Amino acid sequence: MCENNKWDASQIRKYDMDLQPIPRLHYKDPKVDELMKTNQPVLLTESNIAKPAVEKWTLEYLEENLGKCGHTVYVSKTHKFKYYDRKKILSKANPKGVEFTNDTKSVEMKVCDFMKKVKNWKQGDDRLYLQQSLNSTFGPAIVEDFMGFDWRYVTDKKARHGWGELSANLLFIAMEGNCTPCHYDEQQNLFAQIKGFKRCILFPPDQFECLYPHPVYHPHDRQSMVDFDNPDYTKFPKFKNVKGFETVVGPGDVLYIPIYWWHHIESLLTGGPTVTVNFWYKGGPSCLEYPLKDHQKVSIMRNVEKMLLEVLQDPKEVGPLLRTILMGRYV
Ligand SMILES: CC1(C)c2ccccc2-c2ccc(C[C@@H](CC(=O)O)C(=O)C(=O)O)cc21
Ligand SMILES: [Zn+2]
Repeated sequence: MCENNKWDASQIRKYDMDLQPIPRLHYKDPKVDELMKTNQPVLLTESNIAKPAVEKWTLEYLEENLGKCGHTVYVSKTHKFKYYDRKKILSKANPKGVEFTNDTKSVEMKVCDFMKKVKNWKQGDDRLYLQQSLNSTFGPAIVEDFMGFDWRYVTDKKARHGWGELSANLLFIAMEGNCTPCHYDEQQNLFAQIKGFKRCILFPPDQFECLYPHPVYHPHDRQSMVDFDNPDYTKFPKFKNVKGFETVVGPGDVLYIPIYWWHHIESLLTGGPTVTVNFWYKGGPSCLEYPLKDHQKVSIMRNVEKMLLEVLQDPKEVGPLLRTILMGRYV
């Protein structure tokens, strides 16, 4: 998997799973549309999607131009940054407000403080991950670079493949070795790598049974319960059969992460901080054509879970009720 020897296998974390390479195609290759049309991942090379950023966004430039306002920085005691939706604590689906542990905190931090901590980081220190939506509160230089993205290309893909509207462009600055554990988003994603290298592991929506997502009412909704660094094959036996795809994205590469596809993304263990800009598009209007697509089944399962939690109120009643429906009748 080593492309143009800009990184080597020693920078990649080792997991025990069957992974095939994600196709790398020139961004103008017509095969790109064949893959996007069927919700298949593809890595686009040589694109100008975020060209001004690839050319100019060094950490110094970003510190200079991201303005003096506070930025959202996530803090973790480990290399893993597992998303945690605080709104789920006291939601209708979790009326008892069952508390959950959360090892990723978020703080407001000035860019200069963030950069200083990144530079002086040593083993044992908390890790940081800056996430910031690219809106106009940035300095004029960033806005100008942003306007220089290849909007014609991404807008053409959005229209051609029936994606919903662009919901966010987020900027991510990670420390080397940071890892975003396996999860899926309900959005189409053009993941533009700006600085540094990230290893991306993707699984199709049909691997749902092997990846054991947290219950929908849990703050870790949409995230796999399996710890890739130390999988519990007793609790998650089907994880042994998981089959995925992987690639390493470098500056100028854009990875299409299809809606509902699981992805685990890690900044290489060495090589310094990484910078990424993503383009999240809402899913388009999906009419129910038969046979249903795998991601549509995931969406249906989510709706069943939400409805049952809403009416049963107690998460502990969901299992017994579903079992009563299934046993001896559907299984
Ligand atoms: C880890 C972090 C900062 C975080 C903390 C708390 C809440 C949300 C998030 C969040 C969401 C998206 C990303 C980018 C990317 C993963 C990657 O590149 O690391 C990804 O998953 C995507 O583009 O869909 C990263 C994060
Ligand atoms: Zn994601």
